[in-house]
Amino acid sequence: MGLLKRLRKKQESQGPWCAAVVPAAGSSRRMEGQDKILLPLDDVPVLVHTLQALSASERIREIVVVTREDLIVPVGQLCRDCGLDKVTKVLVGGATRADSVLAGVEEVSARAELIAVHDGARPLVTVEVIDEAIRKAAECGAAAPAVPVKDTIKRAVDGVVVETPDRAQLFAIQTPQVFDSDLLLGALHKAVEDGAAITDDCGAVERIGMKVCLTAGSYENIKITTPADMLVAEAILHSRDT
Ligand SMILES: Nc1ccn([C@@H]2O[C@H](COP(=O)(O)OP(=O)(O)OP(=O)(O)O)[C@@H](O)[C@H]2O)c(=O)n1
Ligand SMILES: C[C@](O)(CO)[C@H](O)COP(=O)(O)O
Repeated sequence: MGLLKRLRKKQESQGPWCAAVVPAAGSSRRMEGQDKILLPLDDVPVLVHTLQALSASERIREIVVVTREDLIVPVGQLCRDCGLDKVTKVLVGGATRADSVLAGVEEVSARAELIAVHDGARPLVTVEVIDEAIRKAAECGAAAPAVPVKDTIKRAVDGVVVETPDRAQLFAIQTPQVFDSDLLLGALHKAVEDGAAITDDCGAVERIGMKVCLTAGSYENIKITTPADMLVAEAILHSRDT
């Protein structure tokens, strides 16, 4: 079999063309003055761990990073220095997470069948979690990893509990959140135009009536949000080394 045929067969075996969009343009307000995206985790910046994990998935053909204006140059240099060849663009983000994600989706939507949106602040995701979400999204159009919540969750108003939802029906949703490319582009445009207060990308497609399928997440796929998360992340990394 000729080289071209082998390459095409390999590409077909990897399934639909999936691009990753990595929102990394936040302000790290909950990090007590540290910028979490470039914080060293075992001497490697958080964002580099994230991009290495995404690059390890054969299903992800391309990665677009969306970051703050002041980080465009250093992030681009980091990608080159670390050999992150799947990163094709580093774009400027927006005021909200949805704005930032939309900037990345607009960049790749014309050439990607599926788009995996993964937080730059989730450096410990594994290829297994990534590939299962992509596989499921190829099947149902929208999928995201989740884990059952461990604590009992209360809904409260003005400091008074008003509801205790059934814990069996509660899941902490993670990323990568993976979608049909056209679906996500349209849903995000509408959410941003409507000024919808969505905190994840599933929220954008849910609000237009799309069902989102859950896949297996991992309690190790944490989001770096507060300083304590860095301690947990270091411990998880060291446990993997051993
Ligand atoms: N306008 C924004 C806000 C957030 N993000 C990204 O979305 C991911 C999840 O957001 P979060 O953890 O809330 O990051 P921050 O917004 O930086 O955190 P904080 O809310 O504490 O400021 C992060 O990788 C963050 O960089 C983004 O790209 N653009
Ligand atoms: C997308 C997300 O990671 C799913 O849990 C989460 O909603 C991001 O929230 P943030 O406030 O933007 O960190």
